[in-house]
Amino acid sequence: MTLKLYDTMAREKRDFVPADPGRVTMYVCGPTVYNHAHIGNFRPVVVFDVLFRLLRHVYGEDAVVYARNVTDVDDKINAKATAEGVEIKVITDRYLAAYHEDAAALLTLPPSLEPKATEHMGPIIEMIGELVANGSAYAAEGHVLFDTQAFPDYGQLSGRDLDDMIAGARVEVAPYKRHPADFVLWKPSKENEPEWDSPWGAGRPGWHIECSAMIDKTLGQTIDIHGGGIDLAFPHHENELAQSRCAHGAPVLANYWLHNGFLDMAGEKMSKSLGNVIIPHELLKTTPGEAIRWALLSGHYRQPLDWTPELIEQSKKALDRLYGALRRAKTVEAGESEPSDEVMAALSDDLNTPLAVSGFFELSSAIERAVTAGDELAITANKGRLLASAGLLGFLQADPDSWFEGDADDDLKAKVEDLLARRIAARTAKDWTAADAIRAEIDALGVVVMDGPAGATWRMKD
Ligand SMILES: Nc1ncnc2c1ncn2[C@@H]1O[C@H](COP(=O)(O)OP(=O)(O)OP(=O)(O)O)[C@@H](O)[C@H]1O
Ligand SMILES: [Zn+2]
Repeated sequence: MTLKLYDTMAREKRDFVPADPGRVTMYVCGPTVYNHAHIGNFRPVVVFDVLFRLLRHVYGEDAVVYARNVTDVDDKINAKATAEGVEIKVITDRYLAAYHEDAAALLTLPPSLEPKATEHMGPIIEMIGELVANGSAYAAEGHVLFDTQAFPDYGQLSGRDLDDMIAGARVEVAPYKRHPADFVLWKPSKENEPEWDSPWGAGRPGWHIECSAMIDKTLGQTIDIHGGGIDLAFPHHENELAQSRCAHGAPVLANYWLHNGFLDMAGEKMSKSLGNVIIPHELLKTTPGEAIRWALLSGHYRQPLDWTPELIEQSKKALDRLYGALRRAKTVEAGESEPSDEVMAALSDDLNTPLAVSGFFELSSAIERAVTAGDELAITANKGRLLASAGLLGFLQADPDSWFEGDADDDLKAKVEDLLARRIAARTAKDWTAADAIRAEIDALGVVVMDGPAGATWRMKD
Protein backbone atom coordinates (compact mmCIF):
# COMPACT_ATOMS: atom_id res chain seq x y z
CA MET A 1 0.00 0.00 0.00
CA THR A 2 1.45 3.37 -0.98
CA LEU A 3 1.74 5.89 1.81
CA LYS A 4 0.62 9.36 0.81
CA LEU A 5 1.59 12.40 2.85
CA TYR A 6 0.58 16.03 2.45
CA ASP A 7 3.76 17.99 1.81
CA THR A 8 3.57 21.66 2.83
CA MET A 9 6.27 22.51 0.27
CA ALA A 10 4.43 20.89 -2.67
CA ARG A 11 1.03 21.93 -1.24
CA GLU A 12 -0.41 18.54 -2.14
CA LYS A 13 -0.46 14.90 -1.09
CA ARG A 14 2.50 12.99 -2.50
CA ASP A 15 3.49 9.34 -2.58
CA PHE A 16 6.05 8.80 0.14
CA VAL A 17 9.30 7.42 -1.26
CA PRO A 18 12.22 7.45 1.19
CA ALA A 19 15.70 8.15 -0.19
CA ASP A 20 16.88 4.92 1.45
CA PRO A 21 14.20 2.44 2.62
CA GLY A 22 16.87 0.92 4.90
CA ARG A 23 17.24 4.21 6.79
CA VAL A 24 14.13 6.37 6.80
CA THR A 25 14.81 9.68 8.56
CA MET A 26 12.36 11.95 10.38
CA TYR A 27 13.03 15.09 12.43
CA VAL A 28 10.40 16.81 14.55
CA CYS A 29 10.99 20.05 16.44
CA GLY A 30 10.67 19.28 20.12
CA PRO A 31 9.94 21.31 23.22
CA THR A 32 11.58 24.37 24.69
CA VAL A 33 11.93 23.11 28.23
CA TYR A 34 11.13 26.07 30.49
CA ASN A 35 7.63 25.10 31.60
CA HIS A 36 5.15 22.23 31.52
CA ALA A 37 4.10 21.50 27.94
CA HIS A 38 0.35 21.86 27.25
CA ILE A 39 -1.85 19.42 25.32
CA GLY A 40 -1.49 21.57 22.19
CA ASN A 41 2.27 20.98 22.36
CA PHE A 42 1.55 17.26 22.63
CA ARG A 43 -0.52 17.20 19.44
CA PRO A 44 2.60 16.99 17.22
CA VAL A 45 4.16 14.51 19.66
CA VAL A 46 1.20 12.14 19.33
CA VAL A 47 0.64 12.69 15.60
CA PHE A 48 4.28 12.06 14.68
CA ASP A 49 4.31 9.07 17.02
CA VAL A 50 1.60 7.52 14.82
CA LEU A 51 3.70 8.25 11.73
CA PHE A 52 6.78 6.77 13.46
CA ARG A 53 4.82 3.59 14.27
CA LEU A 54 3.45 3.37 10.73
CA LEU A 55 6.90 3.81 9.16
CA ARG A 56 8.34 1.17 11.50
CA HIS A 57 5.56 -1.17 10.47
CA VAL A 58 6.19 -0.59 6.76
CA TYR A 59 10.01 -0.35 6.65
CA GLY A 60 11.00 -2.33 9.74
CA GLU A 61 11.67 -1.24 13.32
CA ASP A 62 15.38 -0.70 12.84
CA ALA A 63 14.98 1.09 9.53
CA VAL A 64 13.44 4.28 10.91
CA VAL A 65 15.49 6.95 12.66
CA TYR A 66 13.34 9.55 14.39
CA ALA A 67 15.04 12.54 16.03
CA ARG A 68 13.11 14.96 18.21
CA ASN A 69 15.27 17.69 19.65
CA VAL A 70 15.20 19.47 22.97
CA THR A 71 15.64 23.24 22.93
CA ASP A 72 17.54 23.83 26.14
CA VAL A 73 19.07 27.20 25.20
CA ASP A 74 16.48 29.94 25.03
CA ASP A 75 15.64 33.39 26.44
CA LYS A 76 12.60 32.01 28.29
CA ILE A 77 14.78 29.38 29.98
CA ASN A 78 17.26 32.09 30.97
CA ALA A 79 14.47 34.25 32.39
CA LYS A 80 13.08 31.39 34.47
CA ALA A 81 16.53 30.42 35.78
CA THR A 82 17.23 34.03 36.76
CA ALA A 83 13.85 34.29 38.49
CA GLU A 84 14.56 31.16 40.53
CA GLY A 85 18.24 32.00 41.05
CA VAL A 86 19.42 28.66 39.63
CA GLU A 87 21.51 27.38 36.70
CA ILE A 88 19.57 26.78 33.47
CA LYS A 89 20.21 23.05 33.77
CA VAL A 90 18.06 22.90 36.90
CA ILE A 91 15.16 24.29 34.88
CA THR A 92 15.74 22.26 31.71
CA ASP A 93 16.25 18.96 33.59
CA ARG A 94 13.08 19.51 35.59
CA TYR A 95 10.84 20.21 32.61
CA LEU A 96 12.42 17.63 30.34
CA ALA A 97 11.74 14.95 32.98
CA ALA A 98 8.10 16.11 33.20
CA TYR A 99 7.86 16.08 29.39
CA HIS A 100 9.13 12.50 29.24
CA GLU A 101 6.62 11.44 31.89
CA ASP A 102 3.71 13.07 30.05
CA ALA A 103 4.81 11.72 26.67
CA ALA A 104 4.97 8.20 28.14
CA ALA A 105 1.53 8.62 29.74
CA LEU A 106 0.19 9.54 26.30
CA LEU A 107 1.61 6.22 25.10
CA THR A 108 4.19 7.65 22.71
CA LEU A 109 7.33 5.71 21.88
CA PRO A 110 10.58 7.47 22.75
CA PRO A 111 12.18 8.86 19.59
CA SER A 112 15.35 7.11 18.38
CA LEU A 113 17.41 10.21 19.17
CA GLU A 114 16.85 13.24 21.36
CA PRO A 115 19.59 15.78 20.61
CA LYS A 116 20.02 18.79 22.89
CA ALA A 117 21.21 22.22 21.79
CA THR A 118 23.67 22.49 24.71
CA GLU A 119 25.36 19.30 23.52
CA HIS A 120 25.74 20.57 19.93
CA MET A 121 27.49 23.92 20.42
CA GLY A 122 30.50 22.75 18.35
CA PRO A 123 28.43 21.80 15.27
CA ILE A 124 26.27 24.93 15.65
CA ILE A 125 29.30 27.26 15.67
CA GLU A 126 30.85 25.29 12.81
CA MET A 127 27.73 25.69 10.67
CA ILE A 128 27.55 29.43 11.35
CA GLY A 129 31.23 29.65 10.32
CA GLU A 130 30.44 27.92 7.01
CA LEU A 131 27.58 30.34 6.34
CA VAL A 132 29.78 33.37 7.04
CA ALA A 133 32.60 31.94 4.91
CA ASN A 134 30.42 31.34 1.87
CA GLY A 135 28.68 34.73 2.05
CA SER A 136 25.27 33.55 3.31
CA ALA A 137 25.68 35.29 6.65
CA TYR A 138 27.40 38.39 8.05
CA ALA A 139 28.69 39.50 11.42
CA ALA A 140 27.57 42.84 12.85
CA GLU A 141 27.80 44.31 16.35
CA GLY A 142 28.47 41.01 18.10
CA HIS A 143 25.65 39.33 16.17
CA VAL A 144 25.76 37.03 13.18
CA LEU A 145 22.82 37.30 10.80
CA PHE A 146 21.61 35.18 7.96
CA ASP A 147 21.51 37.21 4.73
CA THR A 148 18.08 36.38 3.31
CA GLN A 149 18.78 38.30 0.09
CA ALA A 150 21.64 35.91 -0.69
CA PHE A 151 19.21 32.97 -0.89
CA PRO A 152 16.79 33.28 -3.83
CA ASP A 153 14.55 30.46 -2.57
CA TYR A 154 13.86 32.22 0.74
CA GLY A 155 10.10 32.10 1.39
CA GLN A 156 9.44 29.05 -0.81
CA LEU A 157 8.15 26.80 1.99
CA SER A 158 5.72 29.28 3.50
CA GLY A 159 4.84 31.02 0.23
CA ARG A 160 6.05 34.49 1.22
CA ASP A 161 8.29 36.85 -0.65
CA LEU A 162 10.87 39.24 0.69
CA ASP A 163 9.06 42.39 -0.49
CA ASP A 164 5.96 41.40 1.50
CA MET A 165 8.18 40.84 4.49
CA ILE A 166 9.48 44.43 4.31
CA ALA A 167 5.91 45.72 4.08
CA GLY A 168 4.93 43.47 6.99
CA ALA A 169 7.86 44.48 9.21
CA ARG A 170 5.96 46.64 11.66
CA VAL A 171 8.38 46.17 14.51
CA GLU A 172 11.44 48.36 14.60
CA VAL A 173 14.23 46.67 12.66
CA ALA A 174 17.58 46.33 14.43
CA PRO A 175 20.10 48.74 12.84
CA TYR A 176 22.65 45.99 12.18
CA LYS A 177 20.28 44.08 9.85
CA ARG A 178 20.78 44.51 6.11
CA HIS A 179 17.21 43.38 5.44
CA PRO A 180 14.29 43.23 7.89
CA ALA A 181 13.85 39.49 7.23
CA ASP A 182 17.48 38.67 8.15
CA PHE A 183 17.54 36.57 11.28
CA VAL A 184 19.96 35.88 14.10
CA LEU A 185 22.38 32.96 14.03
CA TRP A 186 24.45 34.14 16.99
CA LYS A 187 23.98 36.90 19.54
CA PRO A 188 25.66 38.20 22.67
CA SER A 189 24.24 36.92 25.95
CA LYS A 190 22.91 39.33 28.53
CA GLU A 191 24.73 39.76 31.83
CA ASN A 192 24.69 36.63 34.02
CA GLU A 193 23.24 34.52 31.21
CA PRO A 194 25.04 31.40 29.97
CA GLU A 195 27.40 32.01 27.08
CA TRP A 196 29.67 30.04 24.82
CA ASP A 197 32.87 31.22 23.10
CA SER A 198 32.73 31.76 19.37
CA PRO A 199 34.76 33.53 16.67
CA TRP A 200 32.18 36.38 16.88
CA GLY A 201 32.45 36.86 20.60
CA ALA A 202 30.94 35.06 23.57
CA GLY A 203 27.21 34.54 23.26
CA ARG A 204 24.56 32.04 22.29
CA PRO A 205 22.96 30.69 19.13
CA GLY A 206 19.56 31.57 17.68
CA TRP A 207 16.85 28.90 17.86
CA HIS A 208 16.71 28.13 14.12
CA ILE A 209 20.39 27.30 13.71
CA GLU A 210 20.20 24.85 16.63
CA CYS A 211 17.79 22.65 14.67
CA SER A 212 19.77 22.92 11.41
CA ALA A 213 22.96 21.78 13.14
CA MET A 214 21.22 18.97 15.06
CA ILE A 215 19.53 17.65 11.91
CA ASP A 216 22.89 17.58 10.17
CA LYS A 217 24.63 15.82 13.08
CA THR A 218 21.95 13.26 13.90
CA LEU A 219 20.35 12.45 10.53
CA GLY A 220 22.36 13.99 7.68
CA GLN A 221 22.24 16.82 5.13
CA THR A 222 18.98 15.75 3.48
CA ILE A 223 16.24 13.97 5.42
CA ASP A 224 12.99 12.30 4.40
CA ILE A 225 10.48 13.95 6.72
CA HIS A 226 10.52 17.14 8.74
CA GLY A 227 7.59 17.82 11.05
CA GLY A 228 6.14 20.23 13.57
CA GLY A 229 3.12 22.42 14.26
CA ILE A 230 1.89 24.70 11.47
CA ASP A 231 3.11 27.77 13.40
CA LEU A 232 6.65 26.54 12.81
CA ALA A 233 6.41 26.63 8.99
CA PHE A 234 7.31 30.32 9.16
CA PRO A 235 9.73 31.54 10.28
CA HIS A 236 11.32 28.52 12.01
CA HIS A 237 11.29 25.94 9.23
CA GLU A 238 11.80 28.50 6.48
CA ASN A 239 14.94 29.59 8.31
CA GLU A 240 16.15 26.07 9.07
CA LEU A 241 15.80 25.24 5.41
CA ALA A 242 17.68 28.37 4.29
CA GLN A 243 20.56 27.77 6.70
CA SER A 244 20.95 24.07 5.97
CA ARG A 245 20.77 24.43 2.21
CA CYS A 246 23.22 27.33 2.15
CA ALA A 247 25.66 25.63 4.51
CA HIS A 248 25.71 22.43 2.48
CA GLY A 249 25.03 23.78 -1.00
CA ALA A 250 22.25 21.16 -1.04
CA PRO A 251 19.08 21.48 -3.14
CA VAL A 252 16.80 20.10 -0.43
CA LEU A 253 16.73 19.87 3.38
CA ALA A 254 13.65 17.65 3.76
CA ASN A 255 11.85 15.74 1.04
CA TYR A 256 8.50 15.98 2.86
CA TRP A 257 7.41 18.81 5.17
CA LEU A 258 4.53 17.88 7.49
CA HIS A 259 2.65 20.28 9.73
CA ASN A 260 -0.13 19.61 12.21
CA GLY A 261 -3.01 22.04 12.76
CA PHE A 262 -3.68 23.74 16.07
CA LEU A 263 -5.39 22.44 19.11
CA ASP A 264 -7.87 25.21 19.92
CA MET A 265 -9.94 26.21 22.93
CA ALA A 266 -13.15 28.06 22.02
CA GLY A 267 -11.76 28.78 18.58
CA GLU A 268 -8.40 30.14 19.74
CA LYS A 269 -5.01 28.45 19.57
CA MET A 270 -4.07 26.91 22.89
CA SER A 271 -0.91 28.79 23.81
CA LYS A 272 1.09 29.83 26.80
CA SER A 273 0.98 33.47 25.76
CA LEU A 274 -2.86 33.48 25.70
CA GLY A 275 -2.92 31.57 28.98
CA ASN A 276 -5.68 29.20 27.79
CA VAL A 277 -3.71 26.04 28.43
CA ILE A 278 -4.48 22.62 29.83
CA ILE A 279 -1.43 20.66 30.80
CA PRO A 280 -1.38 16.84 30.66
CA HIS A 281 0.53 16.95 33.91
CA GLU A 282 -2.73 18.09 35.61
CA LEU A 283 -5.27 16.43 33.31
CA LEU A 284 -3.65 13.03 33.82
CA LYS A 285 -4.69 13.11 37.47
CA THR A 286 -8.31 12.63 36.40
CA THR A 287 -8.14 11.29 32.85
CA PRO A 288 -6.34 8.22 31.50
CA GLY A 289 -3.53 9.07 29.08
CA GLU A 290 -5.06 6.76 26.50
CA ALA A 291 -8.26 8.85 26.46
CA ILE A 292 -6.23 12.06 25.95
CA ARG A 293 -4.36 10.33 23.13
CA TRP A 294 -7.68 9.25 21.62
CA ALA A 295 -9.00 12.81 21.78
CA LEU A 296 -5.85 14.14 20.08
CA LEU A 297 -6.19 11.62 17.24
CA SER A 298 -9.96 11.97 16.85
CA GLY A 299 -9.56 14.66 14.19
CA HIS A 300 -7.38 14.73 11.09
CA TYR A 301 -3.95 16.07 12.05
CA ARG A 302 -4.01 18.95 9.57
CA GLN A 303 -7.39 20.27 10.73
CA PRO A 304 -7.84 22.44 13.79
CA LEU A 305 -9.13 20.42 16.76
CA ASP A 306 -11.34 22.05 19.35
CA TRP A 307 -10.66 20.84 22.89
CA THR A 308 -13.87 20.50 24.90
CA PRO A 309 -14.97 18.50 27.97
CA GLU A 310 -17.29 16.53 25.63
CA LEU A 311 -14.34 15.47 23.51
CA ILE A 312 -12.73 13.80 26.52
CA GLU A 313 -16.04 12.19 27.56
CA GLN A 314 -16.59 10.79 24.05
CA SER A 315 -13.02 9.52 23.96
CA LYS A 316 -13.46 7.66 27.25
CA LYS A 317 -16.74 6.16 26.02
CA ALA A 318 -15.16 5.00 22.77
CA LEU A 319 -12.41 3.24 24.72
CA ASP A 320 -14.99 1.78 27.14
CA ARG A 321 -16.73 0.17 24.19
CA LEU A 322 -13.57 -1.28 22.71
CA TYR A 323 -12.07 -2.47 26.00
CA GLY A 324 -15.53 -3.80 26.91
CA ALA A 325 -15.51 -6.08 23.87
CA LEU A 326 -11.96 -7.20 24.67
CA ARG A 327 -12.93 -7.94 28.25
CA ARG A 328 -15.88 -10.04 27.17
CA ALA A 329 -13.47 -11.98 24.97
CA LYS A 330 -10.87 -12.22 27.73
CA THR A 331 -10.72 -15.98 27.99
CA VAL A 332 -9.91 -16.49 24.32
CA GLU A 333 -6.34 -15.77 23.11
CA ALA A 334 -5.89 -13.26 20.29
CA GLY A 335 -4.62 -14.70 17.02
CA GLU A 336 -1.45 -13.47 15.29
CA SER A 337 -2.54 -10.81 12.84
CA GLU A 338 -1.64 -7.93 10.61
CA PRO A 339 -3.56 -4.65 10.95
CA SER A 340 -6.78 -4.66 8.90
CA ASP A 341 -6.73 -3.39 5.31
CA GLU A 342 -9.21 -0.65 6.21
CA VAL A 343 -7.02 0.72 8.99
CA MET A 344 -3.89 0.52 6.82
CA ALA A 345 -5.69 2.28 3.95
CA ALA A 346 -6.90 5.05 6.26
CA LEU A 347 -3.47 5.68 7.78
CA SER A 348 -1.77 5.48 4.39
CA ASP A 349 -4.01 8.28 3.15
CA ASP A 350 -2.15 11.12 4.89
CA LEU A 351 -2.69 9.63 8.36
CA ASN A 352 -6.48 9.65 8.41
CA THR A 353 -6.74 8.67 12.08
CA PRO A 354 -10.50 9.40 12.48
CA LEU A 355 -11.23 6.94 9.67
CA ALA A 356 -8.75 4.44 11.11
CA VAL A 357 -10.38 4.42 14.55
CA SER A 358 -13.85 4.00 13.03
CA GLY A 359 -12.48 0.69 11.67
CA PHE A 360 -11.88 -0.49 15.24
CA PHE A 361 -15.60 -0.48 15.99
CA GLU A 362 -16.39 -2.86 13.14
CA LEU A 363 -13.85 -5.25 14.62
CA SER A 364 -15.16 -4.88 18.18
CA SER A 365 -18.73 -5.51 16.97
CA ALA A 366 -17.50 -8.67 15.25
CA ILE A 367 -15.94 -9.75 18.57
CA GLU A 368 -19.22 -9.11 20.43
CA ARG A 369 -21.17 -11.15 17.87
CA ALA A 370 -18.63 -13.99 18.09
CA VAL A 371 -18.81 -13.99 21.92
CA THR A 372 -22.62 -14.18 21.80
CA ALA A 373 -22.43 -17.01 19.26
CA GLY A 374 -19.68 -18.77 21.22
CA ASP A 375 -17.59 -18.86 18.05
CA GLU A 376 -14.04 -19.14 19.41
CA LEU A 377 -12.35 -19.10 16.01
CA ALA A 378 -14.05 -15.84 15.10
CA ILE A 379 -13.15 -14.36 18.50
CA THR A 380 -9.48 -15.29 18.02
CA ALA A 381 -9.32 -13.82 14.52
CA ASN A 382 -11.15 -10.56 15.24
CA LYS A 383 -9.41 -9.98 18.52
CA GLY A 384 -6.01 -10.43 16.86
CA ARG A 385 -6.99 -8.05 14.10
CA LEU A 386 -8.31 -5.41 16.49
CA LEU A 387 -5.19 -5.52 18.69
CA ALA A 388 -2.86 -5.29 15.68
CA SER A 389 -4.85 -2.47 14.06
CA ALA A 390 -5.27 -0.43 17.23
CA GLY A 391 -1.65 -1.13 18.22
CA LEU A 392 -0.51 0.67 15.10
CA LEU A 393 -1.98 3.83 16.64
CA GLY A 394 -0.82 2.94 20.14
CA PHE A 395 -4.28 1.97 21.45
CA LEU A 396 -5.81 -0.98 23.36
CA GLN A 397 -2.55 -2.51 24.54
CA ALA A 398 -3.53 -2.41 28.23
CA ASP A 399 -5.24 -5.21 30.12
CA PRO A 400 -8.99 -4.52 29.70
CA ASP A 401 -9.57 -5.02 33.42
CA SER A 402 -7.03 -2.36 34.27
CA TRP A 403 -8.73 0.08 31.87
CA PHE A 404 -11.95 -0.28 33.84
CA GLU A 405 -10.46 -0.65 37.27
CA GLY A 406 -8.18 2.37 36.79
CA ASP A 407 -5.84 2.97 39.68
CA ALA A 408 -7.71 0.77 42.16
CA ASP A 409 -5.08 -0.88 44.36
CA ASP A 410 -4.90 -4.60 45.08
CA ASP A 411 -6.67 -4.24 48.44
CA LEU A 412 -9.59 -2.47 46.84
CA LYS A 413 -9.75 -5.02 44.01
CA ALA A 414 -9.83 -7.90 46.50
CA LYS A 415 -12.54 -6.16 48.51
CA VAL A 416 -14.72 -5.56 45.43
CA GLU A 417 -14.30 -9.15 44.23
CA ASP A 418 -15.24 -10.38 47.69
CA LEU A 419 -18.35 -8.17 47.82
CA LEU A 420 -19.39 -9.33 44.35
CA ALA A 421 -19.08 -12.97 45.39
CA ARG A 422 -21.16 -12.30 48.51
CA ARG A 423 -23.76 -10.47 46.42
CA ILE A 424 -24.12 -13.52 44.16
CA ALA A 425 -24.52 -15.74 47.22
CA ALA A 426 -27.17 -13.39 48.68
CA ARG A 427 -29.05 -13.32 45.39
CA THR A 428 -28.91 -17.07 45.04
CA ALA A 429 -30.34 -17.34 48.54
CA LYS A 430 -32.98 -14.74 47.52
CA ASP A 431 -31.87 -12.61 50.47
CA TRP A 432 -32.66 -9.27 48.81
CA THR A 433 -32.00 -7.18 51.91
CA ALA A 434 -28.47 -8.54 52.15
CA ALA A 435 -27.93 -8.13 48.38
CA ASP A 436 -29.05 -4.48 48.57
CA ALA A 437 -26.79 -3.78 51.56
CA ILE A 438 -23.81 -5.25 49.68
CA ARG A 439 -24.67 -3.16 46.65
CA ALA A 440 -24.62 -0.02 48.82
CA GLU A 441 -21.25 -1.05 50.23
CA ILE A 442 -19.85 -1.44 46.73
CA ASP A 443 -21.27 1.92 45.76
CA ALA A 444 -19.59 3.57 48.73
CA LEU A 445 -16.22 2.33 47.43
CA GLY A 446 -16.72 4.44 44.29
CA VAL A 447 -17.30 1.40 42.12
CA VAL A 448 -19.95 0.84 39.44
CA VAL A 449 -21.14 -2.73 38.83
CA MET A 450 -22.21 -3.77 35.36
CA ASP A 451 -24.24 -6.96 35.17
CA GLY A 452 -23.80 -8.86 31.92
CA PRO A 453 -24.52 -12.28 30.45
CA ALA A 454 -21.08 -13.54 31.49
CA GLY A 455 -21.50 -12.29 35.08
CA ALA A 456 -20.87 -8.97 36.79
CA THR A 457 -17.96 -6.70 35.96
CA TRP A 458 -17.04 -3.45 37.60
CA ARG A 459 -15.24 -0.18 37.09
CA MET A 460 -14.22 2.85 39.07
CA LYS A 461 -16.61 5.78 38.83
CA ASP A 462 -15.31 8.80 36.88
N1 LIG B 1 -2.14 24.85 20.15
C1 LIG B 1 -1.30 24.07 19.50
N2 LIG B 1 -1.78 23.08 18.73
C2 LIG B 1 -0.95 22.24 18.07
N3 LIG B 1 0.40 22.33 18.11
C3 LIG B 1 0.95 23.30 18.88
C4 LIG B 1 0.12 24.22 19.60
N4 LIG B 1 0.94 25.08 20.27
C5 LIG B 1 2.22 24.71 19.99
N5 LIG B 1 2.23 23.65 19.15
C6 LIG B 1 3.40 22.92 18.67
O1 LIG B 1 4.08 22.41 19.80
C7 LIG B 1 5.45 22.18 19.46
C8 LIG B 1 6.36 22.63 20.59
O2 LIG B 1 6.41 24.01 20.60
P1 LIG B 1 7.15 24.90 21.68
O3 LIG B 1 7.69 24.11 22.82
O4 LIG B 1 8.05 25.81 20.94
O5 LIG B 1 5.90 25.70 22.27
P2 LIG B 1 5.23 26.99 21.71
O6 LIG B 1 4.92 26.87 20.26
O7 LIG B 1 6.09 28.13 22.14
O8 LIG B 1 3.90 26.97 22.55
P3 LIG B 1 3.08 28.25 22.93
O9 LIG B 1 2.60 28.85 21.64
O10 LIG B 1 1.99 27.77 23.82
O11 LIG B 1 4.05 29.14 23.67
C9 LIG B 1 5.66 22.87 18.12
O12 LIG B 1 5.68 21.88 17.11
C10 LIG B 1 4.45 23.76 17.98
O13 LIG B 1 4.12 23.97 16.63
ZN1 LIG C 1 13.27 23.07 14.61
